[in-house]
Amino acid sequence: MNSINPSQTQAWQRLGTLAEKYNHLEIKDLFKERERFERYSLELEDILVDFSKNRVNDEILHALRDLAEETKLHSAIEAMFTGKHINGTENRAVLHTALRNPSKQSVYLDGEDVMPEVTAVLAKMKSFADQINEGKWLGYTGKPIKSLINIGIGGSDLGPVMVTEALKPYQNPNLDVFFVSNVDGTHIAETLKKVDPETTLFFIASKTFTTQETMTNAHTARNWFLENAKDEKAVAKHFVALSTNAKAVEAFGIDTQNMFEFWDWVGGRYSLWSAIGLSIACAIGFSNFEKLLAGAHSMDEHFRHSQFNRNIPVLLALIGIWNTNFLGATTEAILPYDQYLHRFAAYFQQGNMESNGKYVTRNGEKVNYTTGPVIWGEPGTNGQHAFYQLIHQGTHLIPCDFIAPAISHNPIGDHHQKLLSNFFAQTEALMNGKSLEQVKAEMNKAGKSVEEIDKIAPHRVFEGNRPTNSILVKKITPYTLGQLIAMYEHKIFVQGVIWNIYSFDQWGVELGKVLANGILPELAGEEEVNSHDSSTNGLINAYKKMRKA
Ligand SMILES: O=P(O)(O)OC[C@H]1O[C@H](O)[C@@H](O)[C@@H](O)[C@@H]1O
Repeated sequence: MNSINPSQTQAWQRLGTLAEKYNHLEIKDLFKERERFERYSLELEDILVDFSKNRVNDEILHALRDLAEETKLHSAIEAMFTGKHINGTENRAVLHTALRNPSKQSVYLDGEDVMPEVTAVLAKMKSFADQINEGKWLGYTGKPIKSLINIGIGGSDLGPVMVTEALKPYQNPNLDVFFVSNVDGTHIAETLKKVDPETTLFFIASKTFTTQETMTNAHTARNWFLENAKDEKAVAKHFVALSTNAKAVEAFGIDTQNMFEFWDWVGGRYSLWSAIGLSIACAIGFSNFEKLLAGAHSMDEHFRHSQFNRNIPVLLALIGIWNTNFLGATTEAILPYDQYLHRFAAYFQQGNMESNGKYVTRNGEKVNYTTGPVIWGEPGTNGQHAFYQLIHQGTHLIPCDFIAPAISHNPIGDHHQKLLSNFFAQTEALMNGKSLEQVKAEMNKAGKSVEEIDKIAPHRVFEGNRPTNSILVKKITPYTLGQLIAMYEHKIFVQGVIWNIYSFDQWGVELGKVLANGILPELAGEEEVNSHDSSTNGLINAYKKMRKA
């Protein structure tokens, strides 16, 4: 991919000028144009994305699209879909889109079609998931599997957790699904209390099969299992590996027959579509997993072929860049009004922050503009009673994505209408705010004294003009969830292209891994440690004293 400094483009200069010119732009005033909602919202099948409540007008959107052109977004999209090595620091292609390519049309990587391998692993996953679901895969005492435990971390955990939680209504009721990620022994200990070794299947999910946390948990699980089964041969019926590293899988003692492979061109945080998704496929059944893939594919097609002014991920990315680089936002909230999506923000915290949390350009220089925002969020309405105060009246500008399904999986009484009334009310309130005059009039009507009005009214004023996107989905199904995930993936990709950074490596995570491995041996024994700064030495030595008690 080319290295183009976005801040040197004409469009960037123009956007800077527009930011000054429209310094006082009020979103609510933009709605004087009656067609704004129609013009500033897009639909793809059962998903409606309304981006009209942003501080943007046609001139700004035009300049943002020019920025995409000047930074060669078109050719970057094609480079990704056609297997070019766009992950420059690891010299790898980025082809998660090939994992969800139902037409099986060839996708070439260095002259070789990857689709036959993709199709073969999918067939193996199907056969395995079917056996689990039909109760035909039997444990070492001949009983069908009842509990699935995925052991993985980061991209080998967050995707499977998020999707199985989001698609709980589709889950096989005869199966319990657990996820163990933390190296804290509590995580695996508490999980193992809930399961029976005779009916438990472990997925050891790790792209590299070397990650400390996952390997430690996997060994503990294996020991626990063997204490009960007392037969090494039984391991084959209870442990499968999801990995790119066949040698390490074999060394761990998992038969490569029980290994589900993926490839270095699948980034960890983009891997739920690959063999890493086997726990999902088992939990919700393979045909639902296929629908998830099909939904993602529909978004891939939309993204690859739609013009930028009708392209959902491109527009979300461009508006994000406007908010970040021209309005000064440093964070974005993802707020799903759906309890099943309670891990959605956490999932895209990794997706976004590990991808675009970079300050070095593709040229190896330090950027002179802001890159990836801090991503966070919780489901509505819980968030409303926790942190929305700051979104409404704090000093930070926090652009928010509100996501809600029109149809609930649990239509009990008027719960869903109440939930959605909050969803609609929040974006309206964030836009409109409440002026001092309005507050005073209200208080006056309520019979408050002039004194009280003067004292309290300023605290009840909302500036408003807070930007939001609303994403309304007919229903959260495997298909629409696939679309939503791919939509955010491509938004992240577009922003990485424009920010001129490498979105598919994660060197920042590597440092911590190395440092922890260095300290581990020093924690053994009673000897005082002196090899670090006085704070680190002091902490380690205090820990050694404390643990004696
Ligand atoms: O699947 P693995 O190899 O165990 O890696 C797990 C995680 O490790 C690191 O934190 C990063 O590299 C993540 O991107 C990755 O998802």
